[in-house]
Amino acid sequence: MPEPTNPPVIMGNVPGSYALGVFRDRHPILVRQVRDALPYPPDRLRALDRLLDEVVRDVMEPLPASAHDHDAWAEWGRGRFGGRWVDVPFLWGESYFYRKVLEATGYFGDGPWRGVDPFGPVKQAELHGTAVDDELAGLDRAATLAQEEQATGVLLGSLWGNRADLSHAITATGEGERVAELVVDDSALLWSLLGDRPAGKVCLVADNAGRELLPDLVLIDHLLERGLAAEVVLHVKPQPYFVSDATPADVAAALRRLTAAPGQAGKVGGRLWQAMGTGRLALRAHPFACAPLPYTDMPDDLRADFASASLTITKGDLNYRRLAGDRFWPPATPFAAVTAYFPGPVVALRTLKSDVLVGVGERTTAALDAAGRPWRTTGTHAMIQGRP
Ligand SMILES: O=P(O)(O)OC[C@@]1(O)O[C@H](CO)[C@@H](O)[C@@H]1O
Repeated sequence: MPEPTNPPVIMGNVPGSYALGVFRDRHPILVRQVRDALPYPPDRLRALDRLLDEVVRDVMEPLPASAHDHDAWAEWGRGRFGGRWVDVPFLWGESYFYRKVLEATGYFGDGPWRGVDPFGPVKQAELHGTAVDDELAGLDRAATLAQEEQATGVLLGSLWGNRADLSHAITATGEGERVAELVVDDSALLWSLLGDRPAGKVCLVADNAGRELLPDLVLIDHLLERGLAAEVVLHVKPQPYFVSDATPADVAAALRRLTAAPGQAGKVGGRLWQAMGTGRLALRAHPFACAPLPYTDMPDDLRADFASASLTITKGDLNYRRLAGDRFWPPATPFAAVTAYFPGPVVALRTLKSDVLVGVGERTTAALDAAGRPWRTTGTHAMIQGRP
């Protein structure tokens, strides 16, 4: 398949765009929420106030020279510091924003706030909420279904779990109703990639913790139990990112939540706990997971990991942006062409929360546009999109 010509990168400064709204509206709210979420001391509060001032004045400052990753960001951000936040690529600016939040809260510092997740309170509230009780109880009902329906159920559970994204929720106007008909449905391809060959390694590149990670774990259990995967590598973020992105601590918390639950949920939790102990389920938190770069730039060790998998499943909107490239692709551009660089079969499970879209025919986009309600950035629509 010929390589498509790269269209423009999505920048933060396009008037009226989704990206501009994230910089102008979401980021200041988020800094205020972080400031109020934990009892920070004066020096951390001052640092958070400086960050708020920086994003409101819209002048991007570099990391302090003492930051452990100062040099990497200085290189990635060459020519950008001192300029406006909105004038950088959307993906780059958002990544840097989350890095600056961690700097302000002292996450990497030498003081007592080292390693304290600034988004911990919202993640914990969600994980221990009653909505999760209901969703876990649903697993008992699902266990009575026929095998094929169970498979569809675990896949759709993981897919729609992506709506549980606490960064999107900050500026979303209510949880729009989900549209059951998928914009793209390559689920048959996904099952055939898993079932038509001896079980191998599956990489699942996770997105959000809590209400998304729990159904991801249920999917992983399904793959291991049904012999569709011999082993699973669960990729998470090495540090807090995009509010609710899953870290190793969040995986541990989700497994504890599962094992403490009654019925099927508890059984799933017990099996996965054991799988972690034997290495059939491995955790990986590669630094590249929080880099402001698309997957085309992935380092060799990560490439080798994906290359040795019989399937990589990526979760969520941000992973989709990094997989396809955060660009204004004409929606009909084939998914297989833009992901040809990826070192193995890949399937993306995503609810649509940003402008990146490929592999969707003109008729479909025209019909969705004609329906007269926003669909590309609201999280109401979803897709399962892959290539062998
Ligand atoms: O990766 P996720 O959790 O599905 O979505 C991340 C997200 O909330 O962040 C970006 C905007 O800030 C969008 O890509 C998307 O809405």
